[in-house]
Amino acid sequence: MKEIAKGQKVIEISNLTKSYGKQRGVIDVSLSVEKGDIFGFIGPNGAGKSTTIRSMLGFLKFSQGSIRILGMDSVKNHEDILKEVGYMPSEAWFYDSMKVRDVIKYAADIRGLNCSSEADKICEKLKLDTNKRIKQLSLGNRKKVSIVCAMQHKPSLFIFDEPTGGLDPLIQKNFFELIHEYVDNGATCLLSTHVLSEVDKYCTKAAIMREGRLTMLDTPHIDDETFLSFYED
Ligand SMILES: Nc1ncnc2c1ncn2[C@@H]1O[C@H](COP(=O)(O)OP(=O)(O)OP(=O)(O)O)[C@@H](O)[C@H]1O
Repeated sequence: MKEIAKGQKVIEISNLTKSYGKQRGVIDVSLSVEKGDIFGFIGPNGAGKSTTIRSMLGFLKFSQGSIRILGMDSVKNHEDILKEVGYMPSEAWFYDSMKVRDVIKYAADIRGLNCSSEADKICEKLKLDTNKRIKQLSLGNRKKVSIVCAMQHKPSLFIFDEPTGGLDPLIQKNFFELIHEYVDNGATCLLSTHVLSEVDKYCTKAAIMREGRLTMLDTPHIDDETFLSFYED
């Protein structure tokens, strides 16, 4: 795990603007996330959350601004950043005919790591049957495979894009227990979600995106009415 002192910035986005041709992506977004934060990232469909996340990881070219992740430049140090990050996209794609345990091992092999004992621990906690083939899995169980792939190498920074859709309530609880365990051991977590209770219960800070622009919330502990008002036009 990359050494970063508590309270130091793990994510620093300055004036990020990204367009898709004439289509708005995000506009002048600035954001900082400190070590130890569980940061809730909320906002309506199409607001720009995934665009921000993909820009952070160097998967998208952006027109203006700069991003530093764990002190590294998101464009120049794209590959070094990926080594330190556990990213779970909102939709993951796996070879249907592969067994779950082979997918998980393959994800560790790509990193040149043996993560088998950590992977076993996570699979047990999430109740994931690793003998099944991907094509035999329900939506929720596929999500679990993505979670294991994002967690097993014990990254310094977790970035989860809507991780809990399809997970049953017990598995959701177990997922957040795992996050807390990693954060207690020095990790940081950015969580894009549409679920208010997750933000209220688990996040230490939160920001909302609307129409490509980001605003920090004073507190992640908000009531239903306030939360829903963020989604109204
Ligand atoms: N590949 C693309 N080409 C063109 N426009 C895109 C592309 N990807 C995203 N956009 C546009 O960028 C804007 C932000 O989309 P983004 O996917 O970042 O939103 P989001 O907040 O993650 O939404 P959701 O909650 O639905 O996942 C939207 O207007 C979307 O239509």
